[in-house]
Amino acid sequence: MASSPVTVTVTGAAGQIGYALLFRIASGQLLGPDTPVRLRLLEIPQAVKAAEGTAMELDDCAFTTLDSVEIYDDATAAFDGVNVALLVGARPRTAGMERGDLLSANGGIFKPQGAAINAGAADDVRVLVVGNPANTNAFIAASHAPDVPRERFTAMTRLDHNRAVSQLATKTGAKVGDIAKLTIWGNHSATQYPDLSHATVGGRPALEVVGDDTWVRDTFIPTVAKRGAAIIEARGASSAASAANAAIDHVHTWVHGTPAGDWTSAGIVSDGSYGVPEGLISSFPVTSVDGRWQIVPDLSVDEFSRSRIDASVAELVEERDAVQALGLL
Ligand SMILES: NC(=O)C1=CN([C@@H]2O[C@H](COP(=O)(O)OP(=O)(O)OC[C@H]3O[C@@H](n4cnc5c(N)ncnc54)[C@H](O)[C@@H]3O)[C@@H](O)[C@H]2O)C=CC1
Ligand SMILES: O=C([O-])CC(=O)C(=O)O
Repeated sequence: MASSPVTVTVTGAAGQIGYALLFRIASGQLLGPDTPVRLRLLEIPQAVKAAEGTAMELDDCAFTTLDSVEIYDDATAAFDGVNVALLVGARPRTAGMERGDLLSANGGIFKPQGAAINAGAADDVRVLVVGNPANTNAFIAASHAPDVPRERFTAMTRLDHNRAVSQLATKTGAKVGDIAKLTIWGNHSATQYPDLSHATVGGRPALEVVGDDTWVRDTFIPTVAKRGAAIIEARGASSAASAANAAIDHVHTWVHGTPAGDWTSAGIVSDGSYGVPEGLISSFPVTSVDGRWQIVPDLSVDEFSRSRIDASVAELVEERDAVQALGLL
C-alpha cells in the first residue's frame, strides 16, 4: 500500500448520496486498493450526529484502505490539505422556491466552500461538485478559489453519461461494455444533450445500429435528460446510489485515465471549444490523460446537435448571469 494517505473530503456526508458514497471511498473504490484514504465528513451542525453514526459504521467495516475518519462542521478545517473534494451537500429546491432563491441559497454554500478550498487545499486538489445546480455551483466555488487552477473544479454529468450508455445498450441488445464514445453536452439539467452522433456499439456507428432517428429524438434523449425526475417519482427520493456510483467513476477516471479508444463526459471549464463560452463549466466529451481532463477535439457537429448544445449552453449562461446579478461571484 502507498505510504501517504490521500485526504478526501465529502460535504453533505450525512445525506442520501453521502451514505451510498462513503463506504465505497473507504473501501478503495475511488482511488484504488493501494491508496489509504483519510476521510473527512463535512456537515451542517444539525447533521453532525448522523455523520457520527455513519463514521461508527465505517469503523465497523474494518476497511484496510481507511486511514481515518474525521467529522467537521467548519469548511476551512474540513478542506485543509484536501486532495479530493466531493461537494455533495446542497440546498434542494422546495415548494414555492424561485430559481433565484435556489441559486442564492446554494451561493451561500459554495462561495465559502470555494474560499476554504482556496485557503487550504493541497496543490493537487481535485474538486467534483455533485450538489445541484451542479455546473453553476462549481462555477461559484471556482470563482472564489482564484489560487486554484480553474480546471480543478468539475461538475458531475457522469450519471447522465452512465444512464445514456445503459439506455443504448438496452435498446440495441448490446453489452454496456460494447458502447463507446457517447457524449453528454451542456448542463446537468433537463436541457442536457445526450449525443449518439459519434457513439459506437461493438465498433459500429450507434445511429446505424439503432436505425431509428425518431427513437433517438423522442425517446432516448428525453429519457436520459429526465431520468432524475423519473427516479424521484418512482422512489420518492432522488437518485442516491447511482449518483454515488457516478461520483466514484468520475474521480476514478480523472485519476486513473480513460480506456484507449473511448471517452466519457464531465462538466469541465470550457476553453471555448465547440462554441461554448470560455470559462463556463459545461459537459463535454473528455478523456483524462496524465491526471488532466482534455476535451476531445475536432468532432463534427451537425445542425441538430448544434441547436441542442446551444440550448443547454444558453441555460448555463443564464445561470451564470443570475448568480452574477445576485453578487455571488
Ligand atoms: N449531479 C448529479 O448527477 C446529481 C446531483 N444530485 C444532487 O446532490 C445533492 C445531494 O443529494 P442527496 O444526498 O440526495 O441530498 P440529501 O438532502 O439527502 O443530503 C444533503 C446533505 O447536505 C447537507 N448540507 C447542506 N448544506 C451543507 C453545507 N453547507 N455543508 C455541508 N453539508 C451540507 C445536509 O445536511 C444533508 O445531510 C442534491 O443537490 C441533489 O440534487 C443528486 C443526484 C444526481
Ligand atoms: O434532480 C435531482 O435532484 C437529482 C438529479 O440531479 C439526478 O438524478 O440527475
